Amino acid sequence: MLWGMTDVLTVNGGAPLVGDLEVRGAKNLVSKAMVAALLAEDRCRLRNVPEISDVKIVSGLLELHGVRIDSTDRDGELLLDPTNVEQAHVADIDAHAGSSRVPVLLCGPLLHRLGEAFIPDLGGCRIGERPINYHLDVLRQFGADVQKRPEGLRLTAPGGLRGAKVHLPYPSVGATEQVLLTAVRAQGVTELSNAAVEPEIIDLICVLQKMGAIISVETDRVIKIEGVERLGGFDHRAIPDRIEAGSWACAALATRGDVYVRGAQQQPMMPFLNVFRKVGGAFDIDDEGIRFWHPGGRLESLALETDVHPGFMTDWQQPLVVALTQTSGLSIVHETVYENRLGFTEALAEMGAVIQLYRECLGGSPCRFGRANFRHSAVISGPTPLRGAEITVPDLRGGFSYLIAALAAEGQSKVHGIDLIYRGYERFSDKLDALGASYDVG
Ligand SMILES: CC(=O)N[C@H]1[C@@H](OP(=O)(O)OP(=O)(O)OC[C@H]2O[C@@H](n3ccc(=O)[nH]c3=O)[C@H](O)[C@@H]2O)O[C@H](CO)[C@@H](O)[C@@H]1O
Ligand SMILES: C=C(OP(=O)(O)O)C(=O)O
Repeated sequence: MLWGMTDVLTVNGGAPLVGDLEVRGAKNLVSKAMVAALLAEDRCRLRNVPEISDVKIVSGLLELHGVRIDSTDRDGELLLDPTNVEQAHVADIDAHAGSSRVPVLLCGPLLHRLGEAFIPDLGGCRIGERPINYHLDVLRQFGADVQKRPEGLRLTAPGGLRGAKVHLPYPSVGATEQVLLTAVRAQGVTELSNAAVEPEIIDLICVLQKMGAIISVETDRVIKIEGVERLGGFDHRAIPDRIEAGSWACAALATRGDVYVRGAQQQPMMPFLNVFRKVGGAFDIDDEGIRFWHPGGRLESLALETDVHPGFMTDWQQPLVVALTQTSGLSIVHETVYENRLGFTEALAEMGAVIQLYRECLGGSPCRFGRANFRHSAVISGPTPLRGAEITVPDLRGGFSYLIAALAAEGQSKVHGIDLIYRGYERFSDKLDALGASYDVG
């Protein structure tokens, strides 16, 4: 494994990726399930936990609050003991927040357990403004008091937290999780409307139910939570990472390869599989995973827009765009979740891709960004051969997309900043080895 050893890969592209790999637990569930442990009064066991840097960041934050964490090699097991949760020093919280957005989700659990919480500077991918206004609004509705301090935001709940009728202006994943993690121990009933219902959220609800929570997911994005007085521990196997699985599928397609992704599951990937099939990719699903391959011949362009679940998720968009450079004709991608998630295409253009960005909502329905001057639609003209280049990783998924482009390109590429990719792709260099990729460190 390369993590921490170097930040540059020299990739010799132009050969198909062929072989098997395994994806483990989803980054977007594992970090939240770890936060849920803060609510528990007994020990918790999370399995299928991947070795990614986001897990290290959240572990560091939880340890600051007195949660004892051990890991074993058995099934990626993480043992969390929250029986002695304590107040942490604000400066230390800031130092541990790192590149993740998860710290904002500690608010509800810490308010319940300690009566006080701080929100440090948040990290996460720079793919848009990413405000936390929904989070603060819902916390206030539960009874939290939010004060601006020189060191950040301080939250208290002088009268305790009470269930509320909450409506989200947009089905935000993080704000939905904020409501869940706060409402489960709040006094009374919470009714959340316009909730996000991503598979990782449903898996978090499963974790909370194991702990003793009472949560019902109703039709039309409504979630009802009856607060309880005490939550116990949990033993849970994390849902597999459908974003990582989709990323390797795109790598197989763009390199004309054949990759078996052990752990990939059909149900959470249905929107991806439909698109993969429409562009001409082949896949075969069995009980253990999904095989993705380029069946030969030409790939078809398509019009697509990203959306909240059950739509085509935004995190698949960047790897897919690289594969779309190899389809015949004009593809349109309308990014409706983040206003600035197409900037990574500039480097692809340097590698020979023909991609034009537009401010208009192209190829789909008008979205929140239509009148706001963001270049959030792309037209990709293909197929275009890609050539090696020197490129720098802009964000997590953009970084993996650059790796795909470098592997698909003729010649050599130097990819800088690969450490960012370890936020969400476990042991990716080992996986590249297993697929026969040619690259050097440095
Ligand atoms: C760690 C994690 O799980 N990250 C995922 C999570 O991010 P995250 O939870 O941050 O994403 P959200 O669903 O909250 O964000 C969606 C949109 O809502 C906006 N918004 C959000 C909160 C808020 O208070 N105000 C506001 O305006 C955001 O700027 C964005 O435009 O869901 C995204 C959408 O599926 C994924 O791309 C990320 O991989
Ligand atoms: C945007 C992402 O994650 P985060 O919310 O952690 O920045 C991602 O996983 O692509």
